[in-house]
Amino acid sequence: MSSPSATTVRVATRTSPMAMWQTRKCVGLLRAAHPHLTFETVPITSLGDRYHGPLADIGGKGAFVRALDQALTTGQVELSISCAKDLPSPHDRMPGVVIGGVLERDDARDALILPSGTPPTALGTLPPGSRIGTSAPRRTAQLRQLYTGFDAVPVRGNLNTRLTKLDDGSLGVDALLVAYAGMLRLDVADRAAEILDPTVWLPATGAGIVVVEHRSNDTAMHDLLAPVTHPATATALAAERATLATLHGNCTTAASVHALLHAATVTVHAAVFAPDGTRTVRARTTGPAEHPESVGREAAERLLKDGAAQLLPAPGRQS
Ligand SMILES: NCc1[nH]cc(CCC(=O)O)c1CC(=O)O
Repeated sequence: MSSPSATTVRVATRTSPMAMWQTRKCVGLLRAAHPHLTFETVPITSLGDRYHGPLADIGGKGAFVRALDQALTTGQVELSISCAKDLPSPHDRMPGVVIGGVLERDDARDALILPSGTPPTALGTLPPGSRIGTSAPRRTAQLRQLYTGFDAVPVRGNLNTRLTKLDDGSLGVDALLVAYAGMLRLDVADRAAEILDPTVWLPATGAGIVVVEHRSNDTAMHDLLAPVTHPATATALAAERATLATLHGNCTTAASVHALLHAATVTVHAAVFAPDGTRTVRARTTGPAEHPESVGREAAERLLKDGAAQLLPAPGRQS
C-alpha cells in the first residue's frame, strides 16, 4: 500500500452495541486475511444516534451513514462499517464513497418480540387493538396490509433499550417487530416469539448484510477487502440495491426487496406498499446471477409499470 500509514488501517464504526458486534466480526476477518496489517477502530457518533425523535426529521436512515461517509472523505479513516440496510438508496449516497466489502448475509427475516413471561404467540393471533412497536415505514405498511386491527406505534433506540422498556411496560406497546439478525448479534434470539416468513413478510433491502466502504479512488482498500467479501451475498446485494435505485426510493419509501440465489440464477422479490397499507404492488424477476443489476432493475421496472410510482413519495417531497 502506498498510503502514508502503510501498516495501519483505520476503521470507522458506529458505537451502538449492534454496530460494535458487527465491527468486531468484520475486523476479525480483516485481521485474519491480513495478519501483517494493524486495524484500528475509530468510534463515530452520528446525529442518528443522538437524536431520538423520528428519523425522517433528520434526513432518514442516511443520518447514521453521513458521519461515517465524512470520516472517509475527510481522510480520518480508510474504511467504514455499516449495515447495508441503513445505507440510503444509491442515488442519495455521498459521491466518492463506495461499498468494497460485503460480508456473508446473516438471517434476513424480521421477528416478533413479546414482553418477557408472555407465552409465545404468532403475530396473527395477537388480540385486535394490540399496539405493535416498529419504526420502519416498510414494517408499518406491511402490518396494515397483512393484518387488521393492529396499531403500529413508532419506536426507536437500540434493541437492548427497547427490550428493557418492552418488559417493564414503559414502551407502551404489546409487541415489537425487529430484525432477527440484530437479535442474533445481541444474543437475544431466544426472545423471538415468531420469525416471519420472508416470502410473505418481505425483509428490507440489504437486511442482515454488513458492508465495508472506502473512498472510491482508494484501490489499495478495494483490493484489501476482496478476501472478506462473500460473493453470493455481494450478488444478492447488487440486485437488491439496483431495484431500490431504479425506484428512486428514499427514507420515507415503504419498499422491500429480497434477492435469493439458486445456482447460477438470482430471483428478486420486491414490493412497494402504500404507507396506509391499502395497496401493495409486488414483482418477482429471475435472471442470470452474473448480471444482478439488470435483474434488480427489471423488478423495479415491473413495479413501476404496475403503478408503484403512485405509492412512492413524489420527487422533491422527501421529508
Ligand atoms: N433499522 C435499523 C437496523 N439496521 C440494521 C438492523 C439489524 C441488522 C440487519 O438487518 O442488518 C437494524 C435493526 C432492526 O431493523 O431491527
